[in-house]
Amino acid sequence: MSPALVCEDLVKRYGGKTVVDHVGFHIDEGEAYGLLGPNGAGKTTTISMLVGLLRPDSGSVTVGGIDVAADPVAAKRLIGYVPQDIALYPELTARENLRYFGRLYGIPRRALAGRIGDVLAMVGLADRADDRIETYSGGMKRRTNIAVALLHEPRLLILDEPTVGVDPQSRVAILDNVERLVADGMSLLYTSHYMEEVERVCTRVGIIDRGKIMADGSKRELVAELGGSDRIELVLDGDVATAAEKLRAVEGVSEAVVTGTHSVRLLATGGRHLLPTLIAAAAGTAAVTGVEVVEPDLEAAFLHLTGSTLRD
Ligand SMILES: Nc1ncnc2c1ncn2[C@@H]1O[C@H](COP(=O)(O)OP(=O)(O)OP(=O)(O)O)[C@@H](O)[C@H]1O
Repeated sequence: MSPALVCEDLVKRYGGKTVVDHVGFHIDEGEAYGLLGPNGAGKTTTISMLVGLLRPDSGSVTVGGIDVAADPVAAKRLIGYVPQDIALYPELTARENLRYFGRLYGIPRRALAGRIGDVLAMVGLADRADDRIETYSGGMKRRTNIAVALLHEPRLLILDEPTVGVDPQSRVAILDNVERLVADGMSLLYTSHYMEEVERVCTRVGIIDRGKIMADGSKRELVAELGGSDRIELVLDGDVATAAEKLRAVEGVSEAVVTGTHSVRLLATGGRHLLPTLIAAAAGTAAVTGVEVVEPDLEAAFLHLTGSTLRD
């Protein structure tokens, strides 16, 4: 079977600025792929080209073997796309919205009622289906948007930062829904700047920064590239920027970035054994008042690859 998605050498420039810079990756049938990168990394622009909403300056996209540029209608039939912005009629109920979009998709009236029931159940909104959207929380609206995207039974679901701006309860529900869909065989492209979401939902991850895919692989593969470094989070009192420079000079430390007014993130080999040296290096500039040594994770992989933090 053709892969769910293949994109190659995608480039998009605005003015003189290249915001998507030779991006390429593939998603196998039934695979959950995450694009992890900070705000402004180029995730939405990439997705817009994948779903045929934006023409790339160069590069190609196929969905289920269909070239998106050559046959956009056939390609779009295979894609369920949930944009960042809510696209629903607030004065209609969820069921009425679904009926409206179902008719737009050309789903026959007789099949549609059953299909609406199915997608409402998939996103856990069956009991609120006849309430108006304007009475919904942000998270419930997002789940309704996901239901709309599932109506025509796509093979590939594309979610662009689906948990941004939603309440914690809905965030959990959205992640549960997505996990269930993937378990049932849906192919998934999931973008986020939340490492823990991508880590939970996706089996393979592309790390994107400044328009470029810096690395692509399973979490284990990405973390292996760190060569045994730990992530060390320090809480500091004093001149944090100067302290970060001094800490970067310590042997065993490969990265040091300021993550807040009192915090610095390090990548270092040696873990806990290095702590007395770190405290001594910062002394005189800043006092170390808190320490956390974290197992290598995607946050550390991101820092290793880009020299910056995910939430920049
Ligand atoms: N129409 C446009 N004209 C000019 N610049 C744009 C346009 N669309 C996006 N950009 C720029 O391209 C870069 C990538 O934006 P994009 O929205 O793709 O990033 P993102 O990773 O999805 O981040 P976010 O999650 O904040 O949307 C940003 O610097 C943005 O300002």
